[in-house]
Order: sequence, then structure tokens, then C-alpha cells
Amino acid sequence: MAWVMHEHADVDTLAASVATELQAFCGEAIALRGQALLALGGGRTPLPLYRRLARCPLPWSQVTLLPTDERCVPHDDPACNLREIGAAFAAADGVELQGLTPPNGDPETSERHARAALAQYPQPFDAVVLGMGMDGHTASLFPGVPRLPEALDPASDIDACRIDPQPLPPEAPYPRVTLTAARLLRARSLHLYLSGADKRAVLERALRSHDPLRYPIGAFLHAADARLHVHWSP
Ligand SMILES: O=C1O[C@H](COP(=O)(O)O)[C@@H](O)[C@H](O)[C@H]1O
Repeated sequence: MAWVMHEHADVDTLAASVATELQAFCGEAIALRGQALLALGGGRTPLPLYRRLARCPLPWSQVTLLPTDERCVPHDDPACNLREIGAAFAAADGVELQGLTPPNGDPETSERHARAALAQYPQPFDAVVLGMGMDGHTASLFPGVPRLPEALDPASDIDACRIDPQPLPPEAPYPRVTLTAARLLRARSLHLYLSGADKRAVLERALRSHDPLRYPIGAFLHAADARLHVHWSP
């Protein structure tokens, strides 16, 4: 089994429990290597977790955060994952935020920008926090996009790629750049953070499906060489 389920009573307990785990991963990484590197999912669901983690005592100037994926919008746009993650970590004094896209969000240069940004950091990530959409996408690995097989290939040496979801998701209708499954799967610890009955139903379908092209989160749930910790609350 490549996944382990952790169920929590409510969203507060979920956020507190995962924040404590991530604090420990950061502390260990800083003690061993002098820095911690986390890739964090965007969207709304994980924001309470990030606000909670930001209040944990850590030497934040030794922590770097990157989004797992980005919408190609200017960095001051409310749809920008980096902007929302940065706001959630306002209490984490000195934390470094690394964007995947240029400040103007130009889609044409976003893939190159993301690869150059990632190349500055050692591998692997100390922790990755993934989210999941109602269509089974995770990061910006959307079902049905032509580049999905390449972006999901666990043996790929590509770290990031541009994705143009078709149709564009109504809640965030933008071209995207995403970290690839290969880069994310190499993380020292891998977490999927979910709440609500609707997302649980999608998760159950992805667990049964074994088709990551239909449910991209399946590439992580059923990965041969990685263990995904699934954290869920009603
Ligand atoms: O567009 C995105 O959606 C997913 C899920 O977001 P949520 O708002 O339903 O929690 C997210 O994991 C991904 O990083 C983001 O870009």
C-alpha cells in the first residue's frame, strides 16, 4: 500500500496535527542540513494549516517555501498561489518564498522560470503538501491535458512543466505551471491534505480507479516507491 490514511475529527484538529508534523520535519531538516525546503499546495483547503504552521516556533529564516503549482497571473492577483501562501505565512518571520512564475505571471516564460527557480535548491523536498480538486487533479496535474503523461511519468527528469487545462477550471481559469510528479514524489515526506465529504468521495474513486490519467492524484496514491500520508477531516 502506497498510502496511509489519517482521519481527524474536524478541520481544526486536522490543521493542528499536520502543522505539528511539518514543524518536526522542518526542525529535523534544519538540524541536519541547516535549511528546510517545503513544496506547498495552493487553493483554499490548506490555508488554515499554513496559518497554524506559521505560528509554530521555528528558525523561519532557514525555511524556504515553494508552491507545488502556480496559476499564470501577476503575483499580486488573489488567484496567485504564492500570494495566498505568503499571506498565510505572515507570522513566519524571515521565511523565504520562492515563486514558480515571473512576477507578471507571463505564461510563455513560466516553465523556464520554474525550472531555473527549482535548480537553485537541493533535492529532495523535505516535505510536500498536496491538495486535490474535485476532478482528481493535484498540483496542476489536470486530467485530459496533452502533457499529462509526461508530467506524471515517475522516471521523468523534468521538474516543472506548463499545463493548459481544458476546459479551463471556472474557479481559476488560467494557464498553469506545475511541479512534475517525478519531482514531487522524491520528497522525504509526502502529504495529501483534504477536508469534506465531497473530496473524500473523489479520493475513494481515485483509490478504486488505478488510472492516473483520469484521476492524477492516483499517481501519488498508487506510487510504487513513495508513501503518501492522506490527512482528512469532515
Ligand atoms: O487549483 C488548485 O486546486 C487544488 C485544490 O484547491 P482547493 O481550493 O480545492 O483546496 C490545489 O491543490 C492546487 O494546488 C491549486 O492550484
